[in-house]
Amino acid sequence: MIRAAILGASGYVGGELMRLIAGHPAIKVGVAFGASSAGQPVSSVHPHLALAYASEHFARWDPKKLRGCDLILAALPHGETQRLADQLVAADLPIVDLGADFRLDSAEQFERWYGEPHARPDLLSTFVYGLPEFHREEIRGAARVAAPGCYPTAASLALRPLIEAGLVEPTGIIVDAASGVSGAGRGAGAGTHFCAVDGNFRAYGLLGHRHTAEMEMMTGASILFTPHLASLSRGILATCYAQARQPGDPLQVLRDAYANERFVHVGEMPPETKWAAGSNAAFLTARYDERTNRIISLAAIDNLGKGAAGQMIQCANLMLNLDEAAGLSTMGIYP
Ligand SMILES: NC(=O)C1=CN([C@@H]2O[C@H](COP(=O)(O)OP(=O)(O)OC[C@H]3O[C@@H](n4cnc5c(N)ncnc54)[C@H](OP(=O)(O)O)[C@@H]3O)[C@@H](O)[C@H]2O)C=CC1
Ligand SMILES: CC(=O)N[C@@H](CCC(=O)OP(=O)(O)O)C(=O)O
Repeated sequence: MIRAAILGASGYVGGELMRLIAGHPAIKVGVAFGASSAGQPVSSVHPHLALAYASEHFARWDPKKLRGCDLILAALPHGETQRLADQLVAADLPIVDLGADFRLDSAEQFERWYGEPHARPDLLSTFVYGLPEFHREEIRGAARVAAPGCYPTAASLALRPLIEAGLVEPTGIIVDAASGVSGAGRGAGAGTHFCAVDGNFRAYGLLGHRHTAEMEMMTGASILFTPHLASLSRGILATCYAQARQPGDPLQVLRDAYANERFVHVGEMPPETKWAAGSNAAFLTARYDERTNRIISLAAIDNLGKGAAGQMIQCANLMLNLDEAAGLSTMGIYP
């Protein structure tokens, strides 16, 4: 078995990683690092994992504990992977990082969108962007992968084939996307407290959400992105609008683009977040509106699945030459 070291194991993504790994045929948890949770039983933070991890505890960070591990899965707050970079590089293990530290292709872009200088610009080019549907071959041979954020995964899957096919204008594309509250992590704040979310729906991050940069990097288009917070635990629904450039059926373009993809389903029905809940699946549809000459393209994913832990496992499977779908489900939990 491949032994994975999980950094940020006590977070929401870390918990989902541990859940997926418990059902993975070739990977097991070698060490599960926490920060404030170090020393606590896994089951005290993730009670739903109590049967799978009956006696495991979160470990305090110590690079020596990486010895005997074969893979690093990092789900840390932004900036933390940069901070640990020397120790992680010294460990010389394949790594999938879900933080934003190594996703963008330049230190300038990172500073512009994250408001701080990049601590390790020298390492940026050593990471491959981990969206397997577009970068499968680079990921297969990679030692370091930076997995995308949840909103960019949904928007890129919905838009990129349409842009590549020349069907839509690559300027002024609008992405409206709503996320479940787990997208904000485990630590509830004033904006993610039950009272702020229950029976509520709101936009945030107007004009400046950092995921705009990743979407633009992935599509080559200019994008106006507005995220919304929905009263859901899990799920992202991205609704994307673009000016049509030439005649063509966007649904057929998506169908052709993803015909061989095991985690992307393109269908007639407008996708729903619940279809993807708990899985690594993405559900897409698209239409051309003759009246406005616009194309609408939608994607639904689980932000913790294809938007985070599922995607990390999919990337790790590719890096380790395992079956790409090992340990991953294509089916949501419904109703
Ligand atoms: N939630 C989501 O849907 C998605 C999240 N991401 C990204 O994944 C990462 C993790 O997200 P998520 O699980 O939601 O976050 P959480 O806030 O739920 O978890 C954060 C984790 O990081 C640990 N941690 C906090 N501070 C430090 C530190 N200074 N050094 C080391 N470890 C630390 C926490 O440990 P402890 O609790 O023990 O203190 C916890 O295990 C973030 O970068 C996030 O932006 C990306 C895509 C989707
Ligand atoms: C609902 C919610 O708050 N979502 C987060 C995005 C999810 C995420 O953590 O993505 P990154 O890894 O790129 O930060 C946000 O808007 O900041």
